[in-house]
Amino acid sequence: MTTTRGHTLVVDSLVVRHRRRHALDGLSFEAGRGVLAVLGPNGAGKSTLFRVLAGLAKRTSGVVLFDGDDYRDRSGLRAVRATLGFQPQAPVFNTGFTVLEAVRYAAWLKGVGRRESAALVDRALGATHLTDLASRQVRRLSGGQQKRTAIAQAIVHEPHLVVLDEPTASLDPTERQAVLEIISRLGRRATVLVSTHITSDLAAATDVLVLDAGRAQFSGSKRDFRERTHATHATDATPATDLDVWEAAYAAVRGAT
Ligand SMILES: Nc1ncnc2c1ncn2[C@@H]1O[C@H](COP(=O)(O)OP(=O)(O)OP(=O)(O)O)[C@@H](O)[C@H]1O
Repeated sequence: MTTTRGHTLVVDSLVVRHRRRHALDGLSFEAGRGVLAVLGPNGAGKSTLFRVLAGLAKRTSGVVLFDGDDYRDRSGLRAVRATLGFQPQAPVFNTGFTVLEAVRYAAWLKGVGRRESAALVDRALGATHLTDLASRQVRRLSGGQQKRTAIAQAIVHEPHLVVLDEPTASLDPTERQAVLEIISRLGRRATVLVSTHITSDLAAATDVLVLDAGRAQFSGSKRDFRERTHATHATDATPATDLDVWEAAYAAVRGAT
């Protein structure tokens, strides 16, 4: 679906088993430059997928490639790690740090040299609208500002693969909108995966993956996802908002299996 857009992620027949339980059960999809919204209920396997992509969780079987680098090879994994940005579901901060120190520290962890660090940190703070808060301690920030700090940490080394686990969870509508705009802009230069329970987050997406019980119920462009509503809306005379359409598509996709 997206292989022509560069920075290609290929996931093929991915299985992650915890004892007898399958967190991922033969998952296959592709993603390229843009924003892939990974939608699914609690326990669908979103965090497990993201932890595999971040190199933090073990695959039981299956293939993961990013720009041809294979996660099964030590050198492949090393290459992906260098160009990967990950925001975990519950980011861990040294809350005594200022925002500037937190982002600078993330750059250092990613091996960014002292010479480039200042410019990259400035750019990450700008991209996440944190420049004015740079000297504020992380512990004094709102939830939304902390989420943006975590995103700034994830993108400071300008990764080509960006994995954001529920970046909009528990944000108020204004902060949610701000984070969606940041994500949308990131998708112009990187392959960005964003997990969510909320269909309104599709505003920032170019592509959609619907997960349930560790399998893909839908994988394709947002336009193709919208097409899934046609049957549902044949009897619906009132024009639907984007959100209505996405909700209907999600219901149609989930009812289809
Ligand atoms: N370390 C683990 N040990 C045992 N089972 C696990 C482990 N991690 C995940 N699971 C199970 O795998 C399944 C997928 O979990 P996962 O956290 O990936 O789902 P999720 O879609 O991210 O859910 P949520 O939206 O609640 O974060 C669940 O049934 C979960 O209980």
